[in-house]
Amino acid sequence: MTVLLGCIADDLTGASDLAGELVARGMRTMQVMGIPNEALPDDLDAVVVALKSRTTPVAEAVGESLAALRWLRESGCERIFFKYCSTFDSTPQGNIGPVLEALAAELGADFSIACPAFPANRRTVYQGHLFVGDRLLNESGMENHPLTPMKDADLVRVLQAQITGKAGLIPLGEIRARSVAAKAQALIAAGTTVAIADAIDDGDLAIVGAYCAGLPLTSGASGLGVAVGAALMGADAGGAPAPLPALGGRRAVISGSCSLATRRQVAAVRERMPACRIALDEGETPATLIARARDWIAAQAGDGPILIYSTADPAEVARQRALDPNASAVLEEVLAEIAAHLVDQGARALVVAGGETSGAVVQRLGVTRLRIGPEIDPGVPWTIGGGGPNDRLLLALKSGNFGSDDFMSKAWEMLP
Ligand SMILES: Nc1ncnc2c1ncn2[C@@H]1O[C@H](COP(=O)(O)OP(=O)(O)O)[C@@H](O)[C@H]1O
Ligand SMILES: O=C(O)[C@@H](O)C(=O)COP(=O)(O)O
Repeated sequence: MTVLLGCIADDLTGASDLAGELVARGMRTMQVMGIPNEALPDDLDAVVVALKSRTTPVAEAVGESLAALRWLRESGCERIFFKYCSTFDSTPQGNIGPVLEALAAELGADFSIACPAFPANRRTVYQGHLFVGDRLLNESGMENHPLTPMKDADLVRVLQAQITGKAGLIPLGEIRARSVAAKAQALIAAGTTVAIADAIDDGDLAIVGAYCAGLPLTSGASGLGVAVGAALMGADAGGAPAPLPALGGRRAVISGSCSLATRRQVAAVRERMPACRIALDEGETPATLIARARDWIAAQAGDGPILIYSTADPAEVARQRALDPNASAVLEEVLAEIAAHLVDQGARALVVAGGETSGAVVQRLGVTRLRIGPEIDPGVPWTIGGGGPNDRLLLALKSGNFGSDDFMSKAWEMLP
């Protein structure tokens, strides 16, 4: 079997973002959680392996990514795309740089392109600097991220600090002059191993993607992933989003993202949807929080949707982390446990906000693969979760900073 594009995503919402974008452009794509036990269908154009490796220790992230790479190659994938966040979420230790270098070494790839631009969500790269809308990355709210605060928008500098090789830049002028290959050759001659590519619109990404389609390894956000996919597919794209089944049951939003877009979305529904706030206040333990949430859920009449959230502003996040330095990991586990309880009680459709939060929830639910349905907003499809004990769940796994302000009510309007 030959699969055109094998993708490794460093978090779950990033994986469904990429898978959704590939499907929206006609590529027959399946998303799997880690390395699956079962064989793949033989009619796929792309496979996306979702890991939870964005913030794990470097050695763990590298090991899991290499295992995913080996499985993708055994499964017949010809080109590899490493998907990370369009806001380049990482720490000075990684994990983007070390994972990229490990994948490159395994593939024998001496040079690769890295570009987190995703114009549909207003992530653009110019002179190697990442913008979120009209703000530089380090003034976009991402400087306050609980796990990966991004305090520098200069991606060549950020990447250089994470790799042992040499980072370089393919500036916009070279891309628009269609001299990507020549510039890449010059960079390679100067010892560059990874080049950040500028890109402001999808046309720029298409030019970069056409070049990358000839390389064993490329990395970036879903904008470039789709561009590489399109270059590999040519005109053959004939896939379509999976239709959503009518599953009934309770509907719930679980929100653990503290990103600006999610905070706006939670604020928009908090007064209109029954809402339960989860906070690690003094004296609270995971057990007390879960017990209170269960009681609250039991008291809610009808099928919802209901909202359960730990989403908070930076001051509140800092307060909870002062009480418990492990607050973020604890809250992921608490929300995952509440999600499992909801499903036990008959919930069949969940919107989950936050990449790490989604990873924790999906792991806890035992979902092993996702079929990709229609897109709610750019980068956020409805999906049909399967495998494990909870076969057939509707899941919308929302990246923290994606989605319009009315996302949390709009998502439900798409369900049959
Ligand atoms: N009130 C809070 N205080 C501290 N950490 C929190 C709080 N609420 C959520 N978190 C943590 O913040 C992190 C948010 O990351 P994530 O779920 O990936 O969201 P995003 O997609 O916005 O990055 C998670 O680890 C989550 O548990
Ligand atoms: O590329 C993106 O921005 C997303 O796909 C993504 O990876 C976001 O991650 P979270 O904000 O942690 O959900």
